[in-house]
Amino acid sequence: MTSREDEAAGEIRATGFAWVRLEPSEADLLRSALAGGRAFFALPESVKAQHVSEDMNHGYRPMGQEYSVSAERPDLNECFALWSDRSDMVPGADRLGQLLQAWAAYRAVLDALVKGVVTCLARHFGGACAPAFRRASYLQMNNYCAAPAQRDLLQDLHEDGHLVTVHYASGPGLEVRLDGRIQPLEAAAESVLLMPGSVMTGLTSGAIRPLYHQVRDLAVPDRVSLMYFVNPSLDKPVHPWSHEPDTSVDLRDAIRSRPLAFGLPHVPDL
Ligand SMILES: O=C(O)CCC(=O)C(=O)O
Ligand SMILES: [Fe+2]
Repeated sequence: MTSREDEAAGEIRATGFAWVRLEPSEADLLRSALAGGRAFFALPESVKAQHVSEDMNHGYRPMGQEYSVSAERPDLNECFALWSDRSDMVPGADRLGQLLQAWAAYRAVLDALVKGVVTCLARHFGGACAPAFRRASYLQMNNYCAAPAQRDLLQDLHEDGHLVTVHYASGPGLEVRLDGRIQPLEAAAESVLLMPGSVMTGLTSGAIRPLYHQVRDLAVPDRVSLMYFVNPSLDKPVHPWSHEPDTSVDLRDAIRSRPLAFGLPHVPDL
């Protein structure tokens, strides 16, 4: 474990979230991942539509399907998603080589970071080790559009429903709920934000609460965000961390079905 990961785990326990500063080489990989995503979103709608999967879980997802609270208020962004290393699930992947390679390289950075931080947390709470997570986790980039006059939020208040989200945004707008108060979170330079979700709450038997957040429309031009949504793999039971494991609790059904609350399909069994 590096001290960076140890510190982040401690911050999550103390404050409910953590900033992690990227090394310069890691920040370069983040920039390439963002550039690949921006180039994709700049393509004509008819080209982007060639990269929509039948279940809308892989590749491009036009704005309108995904929501944070209710289907009448969709998130005001389009998305691109890559589950695990399964670029083969993205229709037309052979035409997206640069984007997918850049994302694989950035994901390798985040895999190591998440593994370190989650291992520290698991040990603290009495778990033997962190669960495997790559196969049930995905990178998603959001590209926001201008909000209509009646919407002041680009995404309504929600928690992501995963174990942890590694978040980066190109501009301000993210607000979090801390001690019942909504407050903007100023991004630290070249840093990513670690936000626990309700799967973390399940694994820690309630000790770490999900971080609720929303995105305010501050009219930031070309705002994008890139998230790594991390779920424990679903091939083995997922029991809460504890010195005396309670094997009667298996969090997998909750993990699998959580995306339905956002208008999305189940977490795929890859
Ligand atoms: O765009 C952002 O800053 C956050 C996006 C987000 O919370 C999400 O997609 O779940
Ligand atoms: Fe979110």
